[in-house]
Amino acid sequence: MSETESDEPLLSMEDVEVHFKPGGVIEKALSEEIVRAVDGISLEVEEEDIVALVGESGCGKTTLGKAAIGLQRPTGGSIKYRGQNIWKAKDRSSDAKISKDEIQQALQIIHQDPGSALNSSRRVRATLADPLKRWRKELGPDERLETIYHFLEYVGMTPVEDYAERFPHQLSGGEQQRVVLGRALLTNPDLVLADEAVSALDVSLRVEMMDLLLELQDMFGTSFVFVSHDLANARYLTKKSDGRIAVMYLGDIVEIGDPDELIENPTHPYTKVLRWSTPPADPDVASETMHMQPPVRRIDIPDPADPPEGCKFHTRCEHAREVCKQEDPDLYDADGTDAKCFRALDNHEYWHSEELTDREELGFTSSLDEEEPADD
Ligand SMILES: Nc1ncnc2c1ncn2[C@@H]1O[C@H](COP(=O)(O)OP(=O)(O)OP(=O)(O)O)[C@@H](O)[C@H]1O
Repeated sequence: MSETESDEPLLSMEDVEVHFKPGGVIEKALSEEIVRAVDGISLEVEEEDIVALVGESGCGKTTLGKAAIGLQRPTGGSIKYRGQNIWKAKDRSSDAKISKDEIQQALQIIHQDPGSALNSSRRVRATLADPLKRWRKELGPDERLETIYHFLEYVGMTPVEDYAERFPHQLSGGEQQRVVLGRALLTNPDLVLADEAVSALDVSLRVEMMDLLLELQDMFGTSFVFVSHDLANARYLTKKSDGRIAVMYLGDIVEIGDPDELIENPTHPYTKVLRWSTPPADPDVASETMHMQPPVRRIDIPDPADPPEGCKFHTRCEHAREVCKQEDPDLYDADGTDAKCFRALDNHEYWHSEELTDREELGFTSSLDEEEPADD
């Protein structure tokens, strides 16, 4: 962990934007083609915190995660590690109080595919020696090997002497992911981005791996940003760690908060869609929900290079009204979560705004419509 004493949050992101321009396209066309992968997100991650980013493919989870750990330069806003602007440090600005190396050591990543993250011609021992040679130069060969054995034990790979000598192809997928996790933790990081780190594993191994992450969080005090398209995994991990789920849609966080509140009592209509698409553990309930229509007006996701004006979800939202076409909501306090939806506010012109009329044209009938609150 960093030795730096600071009252600042471990990581703070303010109004972060990552806008991509597709390569090779002439300048004139670029303004039309820009993909707003992350579109003005503010988020803090504290010590020993877990934030799970969930949402459909392409909503910006990985880009936000990479921006958080300094692997993706934002096109707008600021990202600070313990109060130090990451990119000022990376650009070796003379007033940076925390160095680029210290930040790099503190912010690590575990990728989805452990097979490609490991060099097939190197033994586990050699793979794990690399970060130690780089970040803990004070260790001699014997101490280094001892540290490697300790970490193999932490990640449940015993007998350690046996696993240390194996090549990646002599390990199962779950064991490979444990080596990747051990390698990330060897630098004693403050924050690890786990990018779909359990998705490639069999269902039974996913829970095992998430339990391991929680154990290691407890042991080392590491924080995690956990990227997942699966709400059930996000819930499992954040519920056990007092963490938060952040639901993303087209480059925005549309709802964030306590996992139980967010899943049992979602405020944002898109969170309801995600919940609908996550099969409940109970098979009886699962078969019931299979016959329900998805709580959306349209299934198709808008083009991220040309997102809708106003609230980006209004083209699919079953509760959308005229005002949602005009104005982009902020994140509002919504009892246990924060939601980027006017419906979180009792007194907003939304409630007097006209409903969008294409609902019937699309043949949609809603099972989730709610009463509007009475005027006080
Ligand atoms: N290097 C890049 N250049 C151009 N566009 C990019 C780049 N990286 C990502 N994008 C685009 O940014 C958007 C967000 O991508 P991102 O990978 O962050 O989403 P995601 O939610 O992690 O998706 P998935 O679950 O499929 O990994 C997508 O439209 C993607 O095509």
